[in-house]
Amino acid sequence: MVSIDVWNAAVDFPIFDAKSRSLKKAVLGKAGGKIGTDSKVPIIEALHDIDLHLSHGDRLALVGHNGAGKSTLLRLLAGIYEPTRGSARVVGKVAPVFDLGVGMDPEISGYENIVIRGLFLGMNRKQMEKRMDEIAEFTELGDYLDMPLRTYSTGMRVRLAIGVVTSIDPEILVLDEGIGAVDADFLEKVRDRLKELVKRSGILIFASHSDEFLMELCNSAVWMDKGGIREHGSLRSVLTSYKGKDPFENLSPEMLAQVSDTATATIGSDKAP
Ligand SMILES: Nc1ncnc2c1ncn2[C@@H]1O[C@H](COP(=O)(O)OP(=O)(O)OP(=O)(O)O)[C@@H](O)[C@H]1O
Repeated sequence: MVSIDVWNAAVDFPIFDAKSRSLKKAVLGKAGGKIGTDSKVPIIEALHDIDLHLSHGDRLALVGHNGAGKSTLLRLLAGIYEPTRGSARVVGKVAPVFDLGVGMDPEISGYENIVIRGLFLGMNRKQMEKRMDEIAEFTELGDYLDMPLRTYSTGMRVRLAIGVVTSIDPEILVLDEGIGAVDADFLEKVRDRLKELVKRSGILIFASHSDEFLMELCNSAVWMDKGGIREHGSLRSVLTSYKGKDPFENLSPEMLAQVSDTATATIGSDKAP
């Protein structure tokens, strides 16, 4: 059974090359995290006091302003970063989708890239070969799939990457923002596939600035602020606090029916203090 447990965790980044006073000042002025100044090397405290427990069926949204710590928390929950203090335990195979282009090779064909990208996401060659026709159909890239990736336009690359990412069977799916950045025509197709992908996932953690995507895919949320958890609860209640208004209020009845019931449930679970 998949699970993620984080106990009182912090993640620090020492900035070894911030030697000059002006650079330190610049770091101090701009970063969203808290900067420790007592040691010679400035330290950005990107995360502090993180306590989070996720299990099968959890679909967690991460919201917060730029620099609040969402990406760092995603990496901590994916087991990519070790906590500097506190502890974390991730049980299950993680499919991290931080950058759609990662693992793509411009010199090999679209077909070959489908396999390589799949391997990156924890699948094996056989599993990817089985999915090949279905992915090819979804991307609508036709004969281009035999051509090297460097001959593709940016949009064509995104189609290919999304086709692969949404074809996998992830135990723990960790999604960062970019997946929503496709053209409008293609978006509808992506939406349906994303929903199916999330249904097949054990746990989803999704950092996004798009309410619409979050409402479709998530049932609970964490609001990150200055490296800490400001609020954790149902998606609706957290988005309402974060935005200052209820984003579900003006949804059409059809849309409301589409979003998961749990997204609108009141806080009360022991997981959402
Ligand atoms: N590799 C790193 N080295 C140094 N500082 C970092 C590093 N990664 C993140 N930080 C700092 O940690 C803090 C949190 O950054 P993070 O990228 O997690 O924020 P975010 O909420 O994802 O922001 P955004 O919405 O802009 O992507 C910021 O102050 C950032 O400058």
